[in-house]
Amino acid sequence: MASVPFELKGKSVYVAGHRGMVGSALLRRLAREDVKLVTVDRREVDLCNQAQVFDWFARVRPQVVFLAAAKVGGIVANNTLRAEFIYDNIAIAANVIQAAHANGAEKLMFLGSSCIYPKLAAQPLREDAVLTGPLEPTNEPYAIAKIAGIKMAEAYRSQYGSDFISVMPTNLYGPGDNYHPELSHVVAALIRRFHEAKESGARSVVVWGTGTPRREFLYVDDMADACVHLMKTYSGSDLINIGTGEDIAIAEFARVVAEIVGYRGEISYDTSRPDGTPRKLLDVSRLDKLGWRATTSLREGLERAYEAYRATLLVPTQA
Ligand SMILES: NC(=O)C1=CN([C@@H]2O[C@H](COP(=O)(O)OP(=O)(O)OC[C@H]3O[C@@H](n4cnc5c(N)ncnc54)[C@H](OP(=O)(O)O)[C@@H]3O)[C@@H](O)[C@H]2O)C=CC1
Ligand SMILES: C[C@H]1O[C@H](OP(=O)(O)OP(=O)(O)OC[C@H]2O[C@@H](n3cnc4c(=O)[nH]c(N)nc43)[C@H](O)[C@@H]2O)[C@@H](O)[C@@H](O)C1=O
Repeated sequence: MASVPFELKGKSVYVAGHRGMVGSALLRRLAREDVKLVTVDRREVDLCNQAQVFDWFARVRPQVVFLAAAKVGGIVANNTLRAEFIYDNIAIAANVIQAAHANGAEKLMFLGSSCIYPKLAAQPLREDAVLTGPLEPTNEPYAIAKIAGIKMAEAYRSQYGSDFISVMPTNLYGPGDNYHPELSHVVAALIRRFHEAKESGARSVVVWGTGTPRREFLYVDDMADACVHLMKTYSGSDLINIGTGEDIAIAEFARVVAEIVGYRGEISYDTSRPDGTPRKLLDVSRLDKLGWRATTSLREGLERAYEAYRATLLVPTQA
């Protein structure tokens, strides 16, 4: 089992999910490290396909793995594509973790989610709250798959001495987000909806649920920086939460997004849409003790995210 500090320098580093929001932020962050970056296109290796994953790992044998590939989406995606969320996420975690072990990877980081904590766990959410109560029903399949990944990393550490660690990110946002009107997370959904309302002159915008749930939001480049920091400085079976330690009610958040986008109309609430977990604020004291803190304020991050969204509108769509 490797120890800390863990040296990344000169190593081959595989980012699984490199085209996604977190994966692409990891590539930006790792470009500042002296490493050999390794990625593979999903058309060549489908991470749900055990044979393809095992074959690719046996050929490439990456020394370090950031497991940032997953089936990901907002509350409605999680609640409706329930079979895909559990199957894909269990398969990806099982295939990549076993292949990394079988091919001698020195270190692996598994990305879980704050959704793994019980729906009504005490706030802020401490890492030891995992498996202490029932999960939020809208994302139970995703959370169960993520808990399976965490338990695999833990089991490989205890049985084989593998240096596999698990981190639990809060709700993330930033460049590379998914702006699908139904399937996205709240940040991307509201940026798009307020922008379209501003452009069309619409007088009212609908926000889902009651507006009372509280969420914590972390800018994705801060997330990537935290992952690299923890890869170098942390080794252990305990989970590590990654967040800002601050949260905001969805109604207030919607007003901040509207202001940044420049939408001045009304905001209404569709209470037929799910609220999900009432509150999901992470206890970040372990992360803090390990020497990392978020540096991008919510307003600054949202401004950058809005800029990134507008840039996507300039890219011609393929016929
Ligand atoms: N976004 C968030 O708010 C949060 C995310 N997380 C976790 O962070 C990680 C990254 O999420 P995020 O970047 O937001 O998600 P994205 O959807 O932006 O990216 C996911 C990536 O995984 C890849 N992928 C999915 N399925 C497969 C597959 N079968 N084979 C190969 N590649 C696959 C996708 O490939 P392609 O682009 O080719 O489809 C994509 O590159 C995930 O583990 C997620 O659970 C945790 C908490 C919050
Ligand atoms: C990160 C985490 O994210 C997911 O959980 P979630 O925190 O519930 O994510 P969300 O971003 O979709 O919603 C946050 C809140 O915002 C409200 N809300 C308002 N208006 C819109 C809206 O327009 N879209 C969405 N999606 N939500 C809206 C919505 O009702 C909810 O109260 C997991 O499934 C899982 O994927 C996961 O890991």
